[in-house]
Amino acid sequence: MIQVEGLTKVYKTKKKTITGVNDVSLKVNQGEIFGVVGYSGAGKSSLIRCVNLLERPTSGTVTVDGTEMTSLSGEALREQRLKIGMIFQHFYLINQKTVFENIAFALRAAGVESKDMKARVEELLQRVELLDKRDSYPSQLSGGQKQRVGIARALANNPTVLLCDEATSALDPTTTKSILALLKNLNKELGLTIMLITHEMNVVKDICHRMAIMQDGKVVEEGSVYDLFAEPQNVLTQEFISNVVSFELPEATLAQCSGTIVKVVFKGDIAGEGIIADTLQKYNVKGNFLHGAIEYIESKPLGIFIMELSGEIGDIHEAIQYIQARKAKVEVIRDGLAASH
Ligand SMILES: Nc1ncnc2c1ncn2[C@@H]1O[C@H](COP(=O)(O)OP(=O)(O)OP(=O)(O)O)[C@@H](O)[C@H]1O
Repeated sequence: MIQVEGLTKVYKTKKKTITGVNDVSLKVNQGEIFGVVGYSGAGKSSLIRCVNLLERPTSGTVTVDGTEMTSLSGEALREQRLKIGMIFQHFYLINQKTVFENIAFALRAAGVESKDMKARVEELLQRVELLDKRDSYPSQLSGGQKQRVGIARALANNPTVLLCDEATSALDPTTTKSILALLKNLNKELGLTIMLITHEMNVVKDICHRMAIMQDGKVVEEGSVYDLFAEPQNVLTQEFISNVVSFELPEATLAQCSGTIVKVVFKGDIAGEGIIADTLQKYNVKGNFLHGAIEYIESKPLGIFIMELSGEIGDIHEAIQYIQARKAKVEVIRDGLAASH
């Protein structure tokens, strides 16, 4: 579990003072995958580096698994930090050492004895499915394979928490998927708590349980990934989500529609129900699907549809109310241009 309270990180350079993180409080629960999203300069790296005190916060506290990291220094901090694994966008492997030696290096630092080394390295390589590359050098590996070595190394000391600093940003979409699947697996099998930072909403959508959106050093919105995808409140959250789930209608399509245009969001189990067909028939309203999809977030369906509703205006309003009463969200994007057809 990671608890951040009132964390501020100020950088002072000769020319100016920059507040990288500005009074952030958040909690990552035990066994959760938590994503922090934001544009470049939002303060994501500063925040995650403050969690294991790679950067010392200017003020505020960080507590990991009950230990207040910010109260530690020297040997006590070093020891506590070993319980927190970290992986990076650019992997940071030692190029002169083989895969085996890169991992053995981390194990040695964690106090593993020579006699146990081979078995332990091989166990870690097995976990990241890279046993066949044990004698290769980093230059002989693909980006995804390098990140697998990074993950094996991060797991060397059996951490309870894994921090991921843009871990898939240098990888192509297919390799990204396979690394995300590996992280999800480690979360499930080892109960590993994972905090990741990314500028890619797809990463969050694929594996995170909860997320926070950062802007100018602050958290502007936080919640379950499902709820934020269903009903984002903050403009920035809406913008990030529209990069992944976008239902913008072409002007030409809009120009051809004279009915009431609505966006309907169905959450959870009701997403699959035939509510729309049922409603349209009941109120004698004609419905025309213009755009939409059912997304699955954490295996839960989230249906988002853009529709044109035509008919008597009173019937349309009643149909909308009927759909809303069944726990779907209906937003009128544009009122009908004519009362009826
Ligand atoms: N060591 C540093 N010295 C001075 N300013 C810094 C330092 N590190 C970060 N900053 C500044 O703090 C702010 C937040 O940067 P940070 O790297 O945490 O953001 P980010 O969201 O991770 O962005 P990116 O994805 O580009 O790394 C930025 O204005 C940045 O210039």
